[in-house]
Amino acid sequence: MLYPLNLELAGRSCAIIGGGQVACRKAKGLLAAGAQVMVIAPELTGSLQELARQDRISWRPEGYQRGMLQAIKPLLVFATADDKAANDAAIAEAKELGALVNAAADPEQTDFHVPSRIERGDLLLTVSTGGGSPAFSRLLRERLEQEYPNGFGDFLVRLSRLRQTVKGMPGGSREHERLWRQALTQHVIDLVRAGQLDQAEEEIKNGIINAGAQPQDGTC
Ligand SMILES: C[C@@]1(CC(=O)O)C2=NC(=C\c3[nH]c(c(CCC(=O)O)c3CC(=O)O)Cc3[nH]c(c(CC(=O)O)c3CCC(=O)O)/C=C3\N/C(=C\2)[C@@H](CCC(=O)O)[C@]3(C)CC(=O)O)/[C@H]1CCC(=O)O
Ligand SMILES: NC(=O)c1ccc[n+]([C@@H]2O[C@H](COP(=O)([O-])OP(=O)(O)OC[C@H]3O[C@@H](n4cnc5c(N)ncnc54)[C@H](O)[C@@H]3O)[C@@H](O)[C@H]2O)c1
Repeated sequence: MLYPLNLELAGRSCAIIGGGQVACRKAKGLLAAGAQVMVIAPELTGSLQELARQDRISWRPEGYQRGMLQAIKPLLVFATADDKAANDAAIAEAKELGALVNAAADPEQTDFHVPSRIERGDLLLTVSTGGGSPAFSRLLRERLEQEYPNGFGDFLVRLSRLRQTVKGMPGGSREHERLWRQALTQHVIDLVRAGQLDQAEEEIKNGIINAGAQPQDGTC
């Protein structure tokens, strides 16, 4: 089984070998996460050219050669060239440098898969099929986009604020866990989906009051 994690990439160096469709998709995801992106490829797609022109990505306009990754010190390396020898050589150097490798066309050598994703503010929903069917990941993502509209991001802001209030209430984390489990019902999801954020927040506040904060007794 794959181990899921949501990586903080702001300011971190990432390298992409190849400048085609796959590289473009990966570059856009990395930029959205604030990473510093270096693309090594003799040619770029139109949208990657535009990103390079705007200085949003760095571009080394050559085929990959051993030693090119050393100077970049990447945390992640994406091997997306349509040249297996170039991908293999870049993967070998990346692994020597301790970087994690995504090899879109080579499941044997890949260290991690990129999932389909939906962002609603800080709410991040991801879908992975373990490489079994990326098209199905996309299909599920499209369904989730309908089921979780933008209101969920706005609602999360309210929830985070409420959470700070609850943290200041009597009782420790176990008591707060009990309050949240009682107050956050499936019905809240339906209200948010229907755009009724005020009602959803009210329902949670009532739930917290009804659950009643109790002092922690120190047992585990
Ligand atoms: C989720 C998404 C994220 C992203 O790339 O950002 C992503 N692929 C997406 C779309 C997509 N990719 C492909 C199709 C055509 C239909 C099809 O083949 O199914 C479609 C659908 C479309 O575009 O319509 C072709 C394809 N993809 C891979 C191979 C190689 C192979 O299978 O051997 C081939 C065959 C190439 C060939 O035949 O030449 C491999 C991978 N693609 C992955 C991720 C990883 C596993 C994800 C998972 O576990 O599900 C993995 C293992 C590696 C990786 O890239 O990390 C993004 C959805 C974005 C969205 O939400 O719209
Ligand atoms: N299109 C997809 O969804 C998809 C998904 C997963 C895997 N793949 C596989 O991944 C590879 C890339 O797919 P694509 O659609 O992005 O291809 P593409 O043809 O759009 O792009 C290939 C890129 O590799 C670059 N390249 C060629 N030789 C190079 C070298 N020596 N060093 C660095 N860059 C080099 C080219 O200049 C080009 O920018 C293919 O092998 C494809 O079968 C494709």
